[in-house]
Amino acid sequence: MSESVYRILDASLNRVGEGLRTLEEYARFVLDHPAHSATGKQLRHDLAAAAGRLSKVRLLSARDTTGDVGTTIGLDSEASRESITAVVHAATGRTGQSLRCLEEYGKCIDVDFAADIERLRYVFYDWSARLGVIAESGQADRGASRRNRIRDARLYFLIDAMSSDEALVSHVAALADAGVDVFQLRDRSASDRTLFRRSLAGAKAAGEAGALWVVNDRVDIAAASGADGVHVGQDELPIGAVRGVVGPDVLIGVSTHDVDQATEAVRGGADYIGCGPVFAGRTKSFDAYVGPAFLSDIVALDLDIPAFAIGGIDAGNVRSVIDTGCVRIAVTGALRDADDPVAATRVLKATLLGK
Ligand SMILES: Cc1ncc(COP(=O)(O)OP(=O)(O)O)c(N)n1
Ligand SMILES: Cc1nc(C(=O)O)sc1CCOP(=O)(O)O
Ligand SMILES: [Mg+2]
Repeated sequence: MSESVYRILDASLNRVGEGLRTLEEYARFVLDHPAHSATGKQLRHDLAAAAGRLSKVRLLSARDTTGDVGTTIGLDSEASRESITAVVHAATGRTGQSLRCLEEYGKCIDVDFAADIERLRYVFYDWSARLGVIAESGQADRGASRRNRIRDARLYFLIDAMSSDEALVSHVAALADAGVDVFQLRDRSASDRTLFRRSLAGAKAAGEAGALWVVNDRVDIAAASGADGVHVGQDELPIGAVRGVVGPDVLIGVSTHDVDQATEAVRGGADYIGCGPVFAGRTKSFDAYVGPAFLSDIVALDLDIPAFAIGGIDAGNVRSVIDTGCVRIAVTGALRDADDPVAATRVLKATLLGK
């Protein structure tokens, strides 16, 4: 009996490994989603750890691929896949079934192995359901495109609500044309109604100009106005709660002030981080400044998501930021207070691009 059980376990372990890898590649290369990719990787590691409880020799000696009657039974539905979504569904089904096989037959050999697989199966169900929802909703492209664009971004501008929709729209168009890649609506004094209207108008103007539109703090206004992203600080809603409101394809940015906060933001599923305050500026005052040394630490971490240096950065000190290896900045005063914001944008962008 145990020879046959080892044969089943060997085949199922291989099937689960392949299925997890198929789904992980979807999270990594289709969705560009760091947190979902990390979960896939973790599941593969957990599978290997659970398999380590079984005798490798017995597993391998039970393997008999040429004598396996199942290898010659092929279904027409498996010969081709009509879409990436179909690949995701097939891999999810196969992996879930094989995990159940591992758990049930594993109980005949090692109860701790079976218990490990049961835990893994629950994490898998949650993860694959989330991937399935993204695939089914057709949102993969939107989320992936936004993640690609924030990765390519260099210059991020925190803009206030300005005096009218028209003023905001023409400023966004001019600065996007000059090189701003991402706009963040940040205005503590505007009413909710004004923020909502400006965000609707700003998101449209930014989108038409090929830039991203992010809303500061206000998850509700970001969701209601169709923003590309929302930015939250350490004292605001945690990433999981924000994700629950905005869904899978809206970018979540998180402010970080030390290395622990940065790694925690990546682990929690942030799409980018702000790192500061680097220098003293005119927009917001702080008790302490992290300086370029913090940026060097962030660069050394080689995070999976882009990091934007923020705080008092302007044309006069941007080179000391770039010297750390950090080539993305977020600014307010450098463009808001410039005599010629378009010219200031061009100078900053050219410097970031090494021109
Ligand atoms: C890109 C970026 N980085 C950091 C911040 C600061 O966010 P937070 O700490 O929540 O402070 P407020 O901006 O809300 O005052 C940011 N907004 N954007
Ligand atoms: C809003 C904000 N947050 C920061 C942080 O470090 O978290 S620094 C900052 C101010 C950014 O404006 P300026 O470029 O004018 O200094
Ligand atoms: Mg905030």
